[in-house]
Amino acid sequence: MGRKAKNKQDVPLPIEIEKQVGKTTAGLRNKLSYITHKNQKAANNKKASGKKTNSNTISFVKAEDHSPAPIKNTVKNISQKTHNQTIPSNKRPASKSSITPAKKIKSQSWDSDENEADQAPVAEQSDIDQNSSEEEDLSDDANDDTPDSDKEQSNEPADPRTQHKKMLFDLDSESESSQSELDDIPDQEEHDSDLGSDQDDHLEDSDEEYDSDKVNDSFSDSDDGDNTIAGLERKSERLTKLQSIMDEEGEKELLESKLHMPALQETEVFVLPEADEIEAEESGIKDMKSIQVRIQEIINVLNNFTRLKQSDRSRSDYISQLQSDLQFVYGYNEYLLTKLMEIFPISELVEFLEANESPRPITIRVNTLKSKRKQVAQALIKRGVNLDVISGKWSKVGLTIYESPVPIGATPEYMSGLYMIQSASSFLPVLALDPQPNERVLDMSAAPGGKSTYVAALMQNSGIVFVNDANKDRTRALVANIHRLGVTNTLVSNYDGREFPKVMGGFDRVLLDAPCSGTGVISKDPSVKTNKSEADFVMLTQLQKELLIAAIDSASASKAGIIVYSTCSITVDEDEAVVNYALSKRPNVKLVETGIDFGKSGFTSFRGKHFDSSLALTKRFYPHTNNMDGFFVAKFQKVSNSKK
Ligand SMILES: C[S@@+](CC[C@H](N)C(=O)[O-])C[C@H]1O[C@@H](n2cnc3c(N)ncnc32)[C@H](O)[C@@H]1O
Repeated sequence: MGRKAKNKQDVPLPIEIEKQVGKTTAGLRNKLSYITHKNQKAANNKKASGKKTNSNTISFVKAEDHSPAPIKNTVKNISQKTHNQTIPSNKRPASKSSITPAKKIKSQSWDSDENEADQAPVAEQSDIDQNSSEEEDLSDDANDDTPDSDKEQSNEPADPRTQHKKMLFDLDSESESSQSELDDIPDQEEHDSDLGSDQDDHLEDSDEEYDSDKVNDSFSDSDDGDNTIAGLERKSERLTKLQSIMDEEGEKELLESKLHMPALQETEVFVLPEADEIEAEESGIKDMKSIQVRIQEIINVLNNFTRLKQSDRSRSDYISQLQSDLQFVYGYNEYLLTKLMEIFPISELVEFLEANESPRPITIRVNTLKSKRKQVAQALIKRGVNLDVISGKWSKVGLTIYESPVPIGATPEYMSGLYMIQSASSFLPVLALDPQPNERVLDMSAAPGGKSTYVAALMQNSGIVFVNDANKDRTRALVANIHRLGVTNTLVSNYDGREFPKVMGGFDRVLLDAPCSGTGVISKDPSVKTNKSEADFVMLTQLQKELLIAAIDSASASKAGIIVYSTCSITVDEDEAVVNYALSKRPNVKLVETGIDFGKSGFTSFRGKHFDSSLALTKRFYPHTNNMDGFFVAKFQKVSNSKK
């Protein structure tokens, strides 16, 4: 697993944070079990003397009444969360926490208010009725869904990177399971009851972890003498009081430990494992948690390379170990992980991988052909749905669904076409396309129709939208959605998009939401991690290039036609490289601004390849920065008919 040597290290690793938290609370936990143990002993003594006792019952019911989160439970949950970080997606529940490089954890974790916006309050009925700013968000804005950068300070959606710190330290949220944890204690005590005085000694020693005169006051040995029901009740009350004191102290200490992480601490420096150690590891059972710790250690070394590297090791030694560990922890094949490592700096890569382990928020698009956002929101809230307007204010028709007691794809509102379940990032190509009423628009690969029906809505069912898809089966879903949403300005076709220019042309706007590898939607389809080979990428990128050329050729030059190319993939091969290819093959188009004022600019160079500088106008969206599916959007305008 890598040996350790003593050294100075200035960056606390998450594992050390866990240790600190654990240390802070260990004494409290021991104290609690010591008290329970004593209480149990008293009850047993009573039992042995033939008198009825209900000390445990009284004591635990009281604890529930006062509802403090038991420290034992808190500790357990912190370590579970940390452990969850180490379990691959297929073996664990969706995790919101992240393996974040030590530096990031340090800078993000101590500022407790930082991500309040991310924990957006869920809209209640009263919010919509009474809150004026909410009123504005849910106002009659149906057809005005273009981003308005002048009005907004920032349209940037919530950054999920700020969310994990709350997960690491939000102890309050753990209180739910407090009673079940309390219920466990008597059993444990029974098992422990054969422990003799050594155990007591150990527990007494552990008191040194915290100073509690109050504890001694409450639990002097003389307490054991009064084992009448009234006496036990009094004791139980004191236990409850004690527990809340410990909670308070624990929380205070936790807070202090968060705020006063030492800048420099004596820790052990990481040493890369030797080849024989790796061999032994490969042939045995790998320990997920140790490998996750090693990932963090390597990232830490890479971030402080000159100071922390071993003299006989190169950067590539660390990187290749890191790659192998990331593949193991997150379950990607080598080919895809290599591709991703080329896109992101190491720390950001881990954020991206971690974001793929949890789902993005469910979002719906209100169908403005039939309703308004405010009405749909109110109807769903009446059904008990917790929702809010899409964060970032860049959409006026989107709602985020936090919780729903009913399947969101089976409500009467859904059935009657008032909304479409649609990922937030899939709104973006349509916003970039910016279709206008009475235009002639082509959606070249349209099924199942999320974007086509949005296009139709923005055109208010006027003009005509040719909705095409090469896959006949998928056009059935497309047709069903068109009917459900009350779209009446579409014509469905079933061509290979590459043939479309031979069928017809002269479109005002063409949308090519291309078939792709899906590397932006891994949280929805984790099979992408392993089922894409180099051959798939070669085949896909060829198809994408041909489709984009056909899309460009289908647009009208005389009307300065617009072409939007989008994918739900973040690989440069499928995005910038395809766009750059089209620019080189079709000088009659130029890239223009997408009109979306968040997301990252596309690459203008990548691994030694230089793209046209206008690629900076394209946009990339990532799950870890935008809390939406990964997406790429490029917007072209046709400037002449000449293909040369
Ligand atoms: C990313 S999906 C489109 C999603 C759709 N735009 C939406 O928003 O619901 C890509 C689509 O491309 C279609 N497709 C694949 N090859 C095609 C081709 N040669 N011509 C046209 N469509 C194709 C697939 O059947 C698939 O439905």
